Amino acid sequence: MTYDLLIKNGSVVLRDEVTKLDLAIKEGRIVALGEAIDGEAQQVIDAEGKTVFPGMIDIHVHFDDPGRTQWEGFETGSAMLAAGGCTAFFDMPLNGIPSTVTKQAFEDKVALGEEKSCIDFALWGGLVPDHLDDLQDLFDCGAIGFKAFLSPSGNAEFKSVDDLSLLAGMRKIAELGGILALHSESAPIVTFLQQEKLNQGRTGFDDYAESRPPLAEVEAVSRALLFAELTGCALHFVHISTVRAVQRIQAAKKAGLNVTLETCPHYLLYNHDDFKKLGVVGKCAPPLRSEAERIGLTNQLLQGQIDLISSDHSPCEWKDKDKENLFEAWGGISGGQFSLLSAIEIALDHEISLTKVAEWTARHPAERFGLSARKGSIGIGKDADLAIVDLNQSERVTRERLLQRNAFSLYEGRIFPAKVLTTINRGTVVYSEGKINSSARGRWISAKA
Ligand SMILES: NC(=O)NC(NC(N)=O)C(=O)[O-]
Ligand SMILES: [Zn+2]
Ligand SMILES: [Zn+2]
Repeated sequence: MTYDLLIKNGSVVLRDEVTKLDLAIKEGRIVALGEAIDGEAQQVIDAEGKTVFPGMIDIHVHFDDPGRTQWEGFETGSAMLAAGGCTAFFDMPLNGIPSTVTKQAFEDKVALGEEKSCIDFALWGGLVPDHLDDLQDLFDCGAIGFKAFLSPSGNAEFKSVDDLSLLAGMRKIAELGGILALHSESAPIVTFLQQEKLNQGRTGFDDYAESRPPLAEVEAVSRALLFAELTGCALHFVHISTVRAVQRIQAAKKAGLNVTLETCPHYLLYNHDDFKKLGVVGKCAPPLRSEAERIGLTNQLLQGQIDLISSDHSPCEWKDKDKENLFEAWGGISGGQFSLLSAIEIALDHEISLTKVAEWTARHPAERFGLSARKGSIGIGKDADLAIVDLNQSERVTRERLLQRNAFSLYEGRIFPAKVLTTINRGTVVYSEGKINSSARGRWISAKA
């Protein structure tokens, strides 16, 4: 047989082991996996000494397209992810204009993504108070899940849910058999503490962090879990940042609730002191936490209590970040290019198997969102979505290396202990040696497919 692509001699990250194998690819799929594959191929990549991961599926990014492409957009956003070893992403329903809360907005966004994204993608639909009647349509369109905010989103166009609309939304999503992703910080706690700080004229780094304490996350998570028990709605908690919230979610899972959680690299690699040192590039919600919390969360990840890692890449222009008053600066980390490298750094630091990296970044995301027949792992018949990584080279993050629209990042200056060399989406080389293949096009992934 003549293959389209043959990847030889790489250390391949499988489900339970990392082993030296050749990979043969035809028509976008892996068709053979073995110790020495013979045969013609249109293209051969020698991956001797390199590690082949399943491409990361980043289930949480904000690409702001259409409407705020000065912040990001599908083109730069997907290129940035591809440079980081991602082969698929799920775009959040807010920060673009309009928000993805209607059938029309959803369909328009699918068309834009197919035109501009260089890797595969799925779309979240929004659960907001004035669009409860659109949930059915969004589900029918193929939304990968729904997203709601329990506290103000920082974006006037995307309203947070009050308890009544949350319950009604959960009831409907349970009936549809969908998944609801929640930004879980308590609106009353955050609003109350923020007002206290503003009344005192206190707007610095400590003040911002103190206005969103761990308890705000714990309260919101606890309430949502009780609502899920009441309604039977499946939940996914995004960007969880505290040990106590992980414990509550795990307890609910043990009790039989259909619930998962993610954390993000910034909560695992940075703390509140880094926020003060590095400045407003580290502003996010929930905020970067204490060192004790960071260590605790990392231990929970290593113990298998955190299902997956996402970037929560939420960019903006520098002028939106550049504020003296920390409450006025845009909340969001621009770091989507470095999630896979962050996960690799954590695995190497703690001397655990690289199979764990693949579990956090690819297999669990695919399993949770029903994509594992085609994506999330390396095996015969699967889409050839791959990241070839060199563990013998480091990656120093400089502005010139950033492919996102606005070149500033919390990760600037960091040295990762590995480097992404090549990213392959359904058999097509999308990124190699610092360059994007500008003719590569991703496909929209419908939840219904
Ligand atoms: N409007 C946002 O994009 N917010 C995001 N901002 C963060 N995390 O700081 C988020 O995911 O909540
Ligand atoms: Zn959020
Ligand atoms: Zn987000």
